[in-house]
Amino acid sequence: MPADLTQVLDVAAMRAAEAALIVGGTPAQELMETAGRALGEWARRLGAGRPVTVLCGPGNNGGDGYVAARHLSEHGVPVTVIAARAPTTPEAMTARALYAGAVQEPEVMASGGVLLDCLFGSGLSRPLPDDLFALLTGLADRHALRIAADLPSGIEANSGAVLNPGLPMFDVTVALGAWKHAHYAMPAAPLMGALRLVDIGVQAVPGAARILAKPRIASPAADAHKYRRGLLAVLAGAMPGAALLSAEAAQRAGAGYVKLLASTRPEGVAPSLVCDVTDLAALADPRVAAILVGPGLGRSTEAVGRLNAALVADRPVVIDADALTLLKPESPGTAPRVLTPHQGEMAALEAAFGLSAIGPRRARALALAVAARAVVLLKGPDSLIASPDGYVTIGPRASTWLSVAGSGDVLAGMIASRLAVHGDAHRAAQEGLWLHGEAARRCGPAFTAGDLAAATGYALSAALL
Ligand SMILES: NC(=O)C1=CN([C@@H]2O[C@H](COP(=O)(O)OP(=O)(O)OC[C@H]3O[C@@H](n4cnc5c(N)ncnc54)[C@H](O)[C@@H]3O)[C@@H](O)[C@H]2O)[C@@H](O)CC1
Ligand SMILES: Nc1ncnc2c1ncn2[C@@H]1O[C@H](COP(=O)(O)OP(=O)(O)O)[C@@H](O)[C@H]1O
Ligand SMILES: [K+]
Repeated sequence: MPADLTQVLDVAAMRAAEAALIVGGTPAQELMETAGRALGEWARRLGAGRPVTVLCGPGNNGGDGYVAARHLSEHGVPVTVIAARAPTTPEAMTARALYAGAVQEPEVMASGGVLLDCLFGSGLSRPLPDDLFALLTGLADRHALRIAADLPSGIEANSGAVLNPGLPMFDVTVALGAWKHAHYAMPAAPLMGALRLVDIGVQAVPGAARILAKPRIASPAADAHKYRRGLLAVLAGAMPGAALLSAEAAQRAGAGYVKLLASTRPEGVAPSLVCDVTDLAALADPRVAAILVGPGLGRSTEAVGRLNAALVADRPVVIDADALTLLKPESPGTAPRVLTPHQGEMAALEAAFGLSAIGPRRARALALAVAARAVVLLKGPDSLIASPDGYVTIGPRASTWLSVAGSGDVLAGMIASRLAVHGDAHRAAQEGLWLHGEAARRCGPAFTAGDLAAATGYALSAALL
């Protein structure tokens, strides 16, 4: 069976997957051999002839380092191996014994081209002791290129916690076998540099989280008309600018018809955007395929009424921004829902739904998804999507320029547009998150939310079948 390179595993699942490979006939030593050789090859290629210092710890991460060192030596690359601690696992001991070159004591301060950090990987359970922290940071300062084996040492694999403040930044992190949550979670993710993944044959783990893949979006069918492509109702509220931004993005994300619902026509409505001043009465139109409520809604009693009207209409709905602070367990409606909270809105929702707010973000998002019977897109630098049936999708690192006012309104518009096209909440959240990241990439630095909305069509074109 081909390996699964899209899953994101926690340490227990990784160990179980490795155990399954061993039971299936691949000895642990062979797994280490595959991982270590690939690691050595990355160091050789990225080093481009420069010498490599391999810093080895006591566990299997250190074992990978000895294998990498052997591979490098065999290819004529000058290698210095430093054993920070003696190997303790059988495989690491064997790997060290097979390395024919000298192994230096930890006080040796090598310097030069490439540092390969094989001190600790997924087995790190507590902060680095002072001597190892000083060794790692000292070596990092003395090397031009830093590569982490599996994870930078000092990172907790499941949570992405940085266990030692002041860890060095890495240029490349070579994940071994499968992605771990720390590769994508804050605060660890920005320390990793570019991410690469080595295949050691790890098979798909049922129920594992997955990295967001590029969606495959179809052009309108030959017999398409605007209603068949999806009518999206965007509810305007106290501050209509936000809803206008959402509507602009929605118009470019695939829906055939985007209507702004308001009691009076706000200023600044583009000629291409229909503004229905019958307002909430327009929700009775059976052709409304999806609803977006929240951007610029306000938090007044009237806002609660508008949210409830949107929910009573019982169409697939995106609930964003202010509406998230008004949603309650007893709120009406049974249609598919997408909630798009940032950290603050998440806390408000957890309080409203009586949830504990403890644990990693993916667990918190899953708990809310189940309690609110909704797909939850938890936003931030490490956005992720959880659905009530237990699926988690991890967003890849996105442009930090997305941290601009109105960016969330654009995302909500993109998701709502996709929801109007096909009605599948999890898929719409995935497509919207991908389009948001791709539009940002195309916008480059220092864009406005308006630029982002305007780039939606270009992002969509990249995902067309
Ligand atoms: N198990 C397998 O089949 C494979 C494992 N691989 C490698 O194995 C790594 C995981 O190996 P391990 O589970 O041995 O874990 P690590 O090599 O990350 O280190 C764990 C060891 O360090 C000790 N330790 C943990 N925190 C410490 C601290 N703060 N200070 C001092 N000692 C500390 C532990 O007691 C244990 O002895 C992966 O990251 C990957 O690099 C790869 O070779 C692929 C195959
Ligand atoms: N540092 C960052 N890196 C990547 N994406 C970010 C970062 N900060 C925020 N974002 C993204 O930008 C959007 C901000 O949305 P939100 O917080 O609702 O802002 P607003 O209310 O101003 O629209 C979210 O999609 C979030 O994931
Ligand atoms: K490491």
